Amino acid sequence: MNNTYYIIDFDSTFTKVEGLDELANIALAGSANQEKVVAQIRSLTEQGMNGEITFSEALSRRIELLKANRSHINQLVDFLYTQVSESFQRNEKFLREFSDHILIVSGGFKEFIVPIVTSMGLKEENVYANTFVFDAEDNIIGVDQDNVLAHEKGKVKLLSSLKLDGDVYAIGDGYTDYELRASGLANRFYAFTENVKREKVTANADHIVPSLDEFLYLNKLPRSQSYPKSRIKVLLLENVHSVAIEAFKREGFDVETHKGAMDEEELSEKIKGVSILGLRSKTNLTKKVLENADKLITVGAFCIGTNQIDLKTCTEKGIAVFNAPYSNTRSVVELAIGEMILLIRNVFTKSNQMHAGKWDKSANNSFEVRGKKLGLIGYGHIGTQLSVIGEALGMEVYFYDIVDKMPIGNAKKCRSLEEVLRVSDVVSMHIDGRKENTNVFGKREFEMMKDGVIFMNLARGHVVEVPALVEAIKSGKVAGAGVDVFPYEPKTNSEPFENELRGLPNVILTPHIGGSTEEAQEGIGLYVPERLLEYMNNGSTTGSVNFPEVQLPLLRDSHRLLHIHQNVPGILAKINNIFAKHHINIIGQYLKTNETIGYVIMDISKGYTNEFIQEIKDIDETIRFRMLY
Ligand SMILES: NC(=O)c1ccc[n+]([C@@H]2O[C@H](COP(=O)([O-])OP(=O)(O)OC[C@H]3O[C@@H](n4cnc5c(N)ncnc54)[C@H](O)[C@@H]3O)[C@@H](O)[C@H]2O)c1
Ligand SMILES: O=C(O)[C@H](O)COP(=O)(O)O
Repeated sequence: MNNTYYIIDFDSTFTKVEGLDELANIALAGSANQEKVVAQIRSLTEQGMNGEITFSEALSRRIELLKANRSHINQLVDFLYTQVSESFQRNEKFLREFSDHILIVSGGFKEFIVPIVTSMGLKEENVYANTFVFDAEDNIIGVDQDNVLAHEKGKVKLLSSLKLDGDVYAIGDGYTDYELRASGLANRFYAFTENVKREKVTANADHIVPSLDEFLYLNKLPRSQSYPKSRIKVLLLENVHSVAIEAFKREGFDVETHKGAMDEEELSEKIKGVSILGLRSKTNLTKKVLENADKLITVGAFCIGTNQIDLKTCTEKGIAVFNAPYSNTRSVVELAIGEMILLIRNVFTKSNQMHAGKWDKSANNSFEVRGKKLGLIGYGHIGTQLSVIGEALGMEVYFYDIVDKMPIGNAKKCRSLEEVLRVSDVVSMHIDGRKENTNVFGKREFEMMKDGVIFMNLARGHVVEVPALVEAIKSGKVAGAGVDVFPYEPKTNSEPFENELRGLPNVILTPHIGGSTEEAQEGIGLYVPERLLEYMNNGSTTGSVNFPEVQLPLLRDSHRLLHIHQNVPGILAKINNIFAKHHINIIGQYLKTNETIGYVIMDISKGYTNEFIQEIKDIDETIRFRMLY
């Protein structure tokens, strides 16, 4: 144990919130002026924290406004248990191990600080904070004025009286924490910004620490993260759901979000230094972008399709890619069903006429879907779901897939595309967007279809030749079309939409919203970060679209080495020879390969040298090496 003392602030550092603000919230709950008073209290807290008014003034004015009693404090304590800062929760082991040298020094109150910090292993005698004064009815009526912490420069006076023998490092979010450094009593001041960031405080800090992990890393102290996540950059594009952003923030990553997609040039710059990238269908992750991806470890497609990602280059560079293979399936299917019914009934045309003031009540060219033949091109997740619901509506389902697929229900498997096209009243595209599928649907395919067919493309824009579709609509071959995807789609909502399909009758155009429902986006926002975090934290590649899949056991009391290498013979032997040479005992070893790469994972006990690690990294065929503990 070193002879350093760690002085830690409580409000907005140990916990995410300010105790007194929350106490006011509890005490004033339901009262008419709750919002106003809580806002006044918050403002006083801020002014005190920023050093704009004296600490003692901020404190006494807040107590006056509070109107709280002992039972409110009990409620506050229950609440604060749930509000311990994430990085403190993660590092309880450090708190317990160093409890003799950790002092909580706070302008807050022992009544709510002690239960929280002692529950995480700290010592009650090491808590220096104010205490309330109560009246006979247990109402808070003031602050113990004999306590130096109730007064101006209280923390400085307190620390000076402690006469600590050793180095002193102060960690906190407020100006009064910085004053410990300014007074010369603390050797270093670490501005803690996990919960709040105050310009006046960070400007004076020796270090800005976005989490306790960062502090522990800088000082080589025991910690839960081998490398602080606050140093790992996450870039999330295309407005991914807030639950995804939260998932990364909760883990302590440095998260940047961007509403729209980025073009190649912009992303080539932005990608530098990014370790985790999240995108949707409009961001092309090209070879050129990947050449600049100096730190990229993993990519999450917050959608189904991954054709926008150069998977080959990702694999060669050891970047694991994940997607959300079924979170928006149902949403696409519901849109397809809805459009199919509207188109076959000619509702869209009729509605447009009505908007133009024309009343045309007739049954001409309006049909039921019941008894009609639904032709599905591509019988994957979406195709099969549509097959089930189509049948439930009384349709006969025919499908064609390049892979042999089991028909669901009474659906009929066709041996060729032509077979489906010749019989179907409604043709719906559900193939994926791989390069080879570019323009698979053109003039020839439309000619094979029945006259007056309904055609839908909710898959990818480039799989259908748009001019051929336009011609088929104009000639009457296609009586109605639903198109959600286009060869070129605007990158943001402010870019205009240009396409030859605009203005054609009985054509429903939608801005690639097949998967854009609240349910789907939330589902994707939960699913994809789980995969990415599992890979980052544990090495598991379950659900990866380009990596060999391995589901690894949780890491317990061992260090995990992740070695990604070119898939050529003899690599495992090379690795094992290095282990033998250094007498390293392997606790667990897992190897999976695909045609490009091998992924070997080794769990070892903690005693090893840097030379051993270097030799593993130096194996010629190594693409990427990571270590987790
Ligand atoms: N409009 C939207 O918002 C939206 C939402 C989700 C998915 N999509 C698109 O829909 C596609 C399909 O989604 P899914 O979840 O069903 O994918 P999936 O991978 O489960 O199914 C695709 C199926 O198409 C088959 N296929 C590929 N090329 C073919 C071809 N040329 N001819 C016949 N069959 C072919 C595959 O073998 C596979 O069975 C996605 O790849 C994506 O591009 C669009
Ligand atoms: O591949 C998909 O899931 C869809 O095309 C949806 O893409 P989006 O997330 O860009 O809407």
